[in-house]
Order: sequence, then C-alpha cells, then structure tokens
Amino acid sequence: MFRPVDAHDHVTSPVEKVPSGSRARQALGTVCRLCGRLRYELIPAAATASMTCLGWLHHAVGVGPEGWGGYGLGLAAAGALTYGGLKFKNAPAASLGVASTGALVNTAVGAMTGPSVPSLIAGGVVTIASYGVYVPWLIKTRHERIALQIKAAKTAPLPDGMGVNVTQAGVTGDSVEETALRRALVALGVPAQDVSRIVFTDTGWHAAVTLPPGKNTSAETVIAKQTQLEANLDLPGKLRLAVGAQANQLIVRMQTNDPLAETIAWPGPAITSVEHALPIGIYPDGSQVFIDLVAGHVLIAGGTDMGKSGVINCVIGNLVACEDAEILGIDMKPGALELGPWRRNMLALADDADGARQVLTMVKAEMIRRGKYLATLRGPKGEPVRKWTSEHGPYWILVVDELAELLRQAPDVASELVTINQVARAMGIRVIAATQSPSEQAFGGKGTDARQQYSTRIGLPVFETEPINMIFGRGAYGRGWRLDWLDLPGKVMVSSRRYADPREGRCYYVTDRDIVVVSTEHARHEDEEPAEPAWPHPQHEPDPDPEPPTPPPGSGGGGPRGGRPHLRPVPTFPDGSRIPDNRIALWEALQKAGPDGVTKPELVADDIVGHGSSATQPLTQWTKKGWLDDSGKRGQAKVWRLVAVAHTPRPEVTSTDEENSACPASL
Ligand SMILES: Nc1ncnc2c1ncn2[C@@H]1O[C@H](COP(=O)(O)OP(=O)(O)OP(=O)(O)O)[C@@H](O)[C@H]1O
Repeated sequence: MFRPVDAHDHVTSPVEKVPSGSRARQALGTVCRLCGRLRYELIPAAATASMTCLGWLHHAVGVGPEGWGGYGLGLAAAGALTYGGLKFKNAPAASLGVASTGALVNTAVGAMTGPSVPSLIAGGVVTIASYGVYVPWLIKTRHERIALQIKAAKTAPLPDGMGVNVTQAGVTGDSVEETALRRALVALGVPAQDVSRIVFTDTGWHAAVTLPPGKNTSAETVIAKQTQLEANLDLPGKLRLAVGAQANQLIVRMQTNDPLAETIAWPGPAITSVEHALPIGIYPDGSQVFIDLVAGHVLIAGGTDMGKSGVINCVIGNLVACEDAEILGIDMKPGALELGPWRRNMLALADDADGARQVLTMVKAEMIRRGKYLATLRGPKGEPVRKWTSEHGPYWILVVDELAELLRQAPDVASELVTINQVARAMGIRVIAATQSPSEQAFGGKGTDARQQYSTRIGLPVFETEPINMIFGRGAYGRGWRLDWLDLPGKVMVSSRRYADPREGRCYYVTDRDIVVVSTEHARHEDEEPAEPAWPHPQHEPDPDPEPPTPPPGSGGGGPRGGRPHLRPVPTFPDGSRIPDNRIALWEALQKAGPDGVTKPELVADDIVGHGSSATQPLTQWTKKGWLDDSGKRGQAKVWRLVAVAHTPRPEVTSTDEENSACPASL
C-alpha cells in the first residue's frame, strides 16, 4: 500500500499565517515608512509643531517675567538678523532671521494662550510661510543633485563604483532595501530615475527601476555588471536582474528565502475522480498547486531535465486511482522510457510515430463515437446534451510526452492533433502535452495555434526567455511569468482559470519506487489478458464509426468496453507519412496490381477513380518521389507500377512480449 507523506514535512519554512493583531503594526509600519521617505518634505511642519508644543508646555508650567524677557530678547535678535540679512543682501542670514522670528512668535503665542485657536492659527500661518520659502529651495537642490548624478553617469568621469557621494541625503527610499538599491546604482554610475514601490513577497522582494537616458545606462549594461551591483547592495539574498518592458527598465528581484528549496515528496494519489482538482505540488505558503482536467487540455513546457516527466508522473499517478479516467500515452522516447512504467494502467501506449498514428486514430474514432452517442441523449426537459461528464463514461486522457518530437517525426498527425484539441473536449477527451520547445511548429504550424486550446499551462524552468511568451501567451514575460527565474527542477508556474497571476511553486517529486507501487496497486491491464472494464460504457449506443478499434480476439470488446484494444496499423506511404483517406483506395489498387501495374482506364473501370483527371496528379507526384514507375504502356494507356518498398508500421503497439531483433524482450 502506498503511504502518503505529509507534504509540509518537506517544506523548509512555509510562511506563517499573519495574526490578525499584526494588522495595526503593519499599518504603523507603513506610516513610519512614509514619514521616513518624506522626511525632508516634513521638516518645516515638524519644526513648527514642535515649537507650538513647546509653547503649550511653557504655558502649562507658567511663564514668569524672565520667560517673557527671554522671548522679547529672542525676537529682538531674530529681527536684527533679518534686518541685517536684508540690508547686506545676505540671503541665508535673512532666511534664518525670518524663520527664527516666525518660530519665536509661534512659541510665544502658544506660551501665552496654551492649546487654543489663536495658537493653532499662529502655528498654521508660520507653517505655511515656512513652506513658501522651503519648497522652492528643496526642489532646486534636488534638481541640481539629480542633474549632477545624470551628468556623472553620462560622461562617466569617475571610475565605476566611485565618485558620487553615495551617502548624500536624497539618495534614499522608503525602505532599507530601496535606499540600498538606489545607492548601489549611484555607486555603479547609473543612478535610478525612478524606483517603483518595492514589493515584498514570501520569498523576498522585487522592484522595477527606471534608468536614466545615457551612453551606458541601459538595463542590459547594468545586468552585465551584476556582480558589482551585488557587492554594492550588500544585502542578504540571491539577486536576479532582468530587462523590463522597456530597454531602460531594470527588474530587480532579491530572493531572501526559498521555502521550496528542498525536494517535496509526492504524497501519493489524492483524487478518485478526474472531475476533482488534481494536486501537483505546493506553493511557498504550503497551499497546494492544483490543475483542473475537466476545464481543458494541459500543456507542460520547460527546459531539458527541468521536471516535465516529473509533472506527468504526478498527474498519471493521480489518474490511475480515478475510476472515471482511461489513460492513453504517446512517448516519443524509444521504448517509452518515461510512460512505459505506467503501461499496465494505460489503454494504449505508443513509443514511435506509427504507434502514435494508431493511438490518434483510436482517439479520433472514440471522439466520433462519443459525439454520435451524445447526440442521442436528452436532458430531463428534453434538451440536447452537449457535454460529456463521468456519468456518460470514463474521460480519456491522452498524454503526449515530447509533442515537438512527435510532430517532427510524424508531421502528418499535426492536423489530427489539432482536431482532437479543438473538438474532443466536449466528448470527455483531454490532451496533456509536454514539450521542451513550445514553438509554432509544436502547436501545429502557422495559422493553427493549437496552443490556445490548452487552458492550463504548466511552465517549468527555462534557460532562455524566448519560450515564455510561447507558453503563456503574448506579453506574459513582461507580466511576471518569469520561468527563467525558476532555479530548481520541478519549480513551476501554472496559468489557468484558477491561477491568473504568476506565482512560483514546486511540484511533488515522484520517485521510480512510487511509480512501481502505485502502478501495481492500480494496474488495470495485463499485456496479454485484458482486465475488467474500468467503467461501463453507455448502453444502447448508436452504431459506432465505420472503423472502430478492433477488440482483441476472444476478449469480448476493446478498451472501456472490455480491456485494452489492439490498435490497427494506419496506412502509410513508403516514407512513413500517412496516406490521406481519399488516396487510400488508389494506393491499395496499386499495391494489388503488383508488378503488372495498373492503367487509368482500369482504375476507372474498377470504380477507384472517376473519369476526370483526379488520379493523374497524385500518380505523377508519387512517380516523382520514386515510388511508382510510369515507363510502361498497355495499349495506349500509361501503366503505373509500384516500385518502392512498402513502409511497415508496427501492427500493434501494446504488445511487450514479442521478440524484436533490435531490442529483444528476453533481454
Ligand atoms: N519536482 C521535482 N523535485 C525535485 N527534483 C526534481 C523534480 N522534478 C525533476 N527533478 C529532478 O530533475 C531531473 C530531471 O527530471 P525530469 O526527467 O522529469 O525532466 P524532463 O524535463 O522530463 O527531462 P527531459 O528534458 O529529458 O524530458 C530528475 O531526475 C530529478 O533529479
């Protein structure tokens, strides 16, 4: 019996739930941060308020004659300073005189009247007056400072990391991290024009920095100096840099802790119906990452060795325990290395192009059969039934490992796959496709973008940024779907109806031993003896499609109707590509004619082709490919003779016991 493991054991430090009392502390922290950021702007208000309070305090303790004398003297001195400053055109002295006069008047009114309306009016008037002088001065000073920094960055008169006084006031942010970032960039010679509010997450923080225009101030240039920036920052964590939406926008991300750093053991099958949400991993807060197979097809994409098969194993490991799911597999690794261990849980498994064609033919036939069956059904009020549920029969889940390789080896199946993707969903058939290279070709070529059909997309780490938009859609990279930031195999971002925003999670790790235990426990098929049906198929079904999958002899039925079906070879040309349905009769006539060949009048007489010239075009094309010889004549008519060696697809994909000269089963 498979023993579930507590997923939380394997998370190093899931973020603890925030207690409700800490909200007030958070709000206080926000206010303090805001005050810290605006401290230069707040100076006059803070000074005036302090003087007012001082006056009130003086009033409370009682003001004696000497106190009033002191106020008088102070006012006289401040007045003299103002007068002198104005007379000798000394702006600082005059400003200081005016400010001191205002402050003393404000304090004296407070001392005279205590907390009162006149005192508040005096405080307000002095505050407004002081801002009238202070604000222009502050703006001027800041402009000069920024201009100096930009000039330094543009002309680079100073060596990197030196020159501008990084401790100067003004190069500050509303948090330690922002201040450090701004100063580190100044020290690098690229002062930030703007730093977006730093966002703190459960794994660290990130911000978008707008860099100034200049010679060496692009985000790319800063990324090239990452090591220096890291040293300048001198903050704990793993620094990651990326180019933002514009070339001058730098995305800075610091990962301070990683609750997903350790491998998370798979807790075993967690669902009993494919209609349940299927857990594939966990997020840093310990919540599970789910996919919903009922919602649509699933795309799994990521770099080499980054855990695609791991995700597939996790999904299959759950599906084998679902009574209402039949699994079919196409694994383009020879010998079905990845999906092979689940063979006994699968209705069909292909490991090459021929086998894949057979499986797809089988799925398409089932899709047609199901469509016809649904058409016969009526709801309680006589309404038509348009959607498959597990009440109608098991869902078919087609798992394709290495989609791009399948379409490379068998390009002719692309349209079949597109049809299945587009139509089969309503018939309870789902596709789970994994690929390393999510290119246009991998989704059926130009104009067919089958990618749209995958409503759930699971992204694993990638080494370059190009595939990200291919996986998640245009603009995804800019919106934060940063698969290039995932630093360990099995880390994922899932986009689906359930998850609209990018979030890093980690997939469960399914070991080979887990696979053996679970696949044995839930085995449905033996290689030779078909098992009991996993789900009774609808009774009184209409006549199935003209060429249903052939059941194994003596089994009483194939697939859900009675064990695993034997698959029929799909007719192919000598190069292995599929023969289109409307050319099969013509090709078979050529095969039947053998070395004698066949003429067009004979084909017409046998009703293979019509009187028109519809046969000439394919015959000429096949001759050009070297498959036919058209040099002979019978009477006036040209003789077409098949000369190419026939392509021999494997007759059956499910057998594992047959001896094979290349790889004998006895080995
Ligand atoms: N969820 C996970 N947690 C921890 N390690 C993992 C996880 N998934 C995969 N790995 C590690 O990564 C390795 C490669 O995984 P896997 O074979 O699934 O990658 P793949 O993308 O399918 O490879 P390929 O590109 O060959 O198809 C595994 O052997 C394992 O060591």
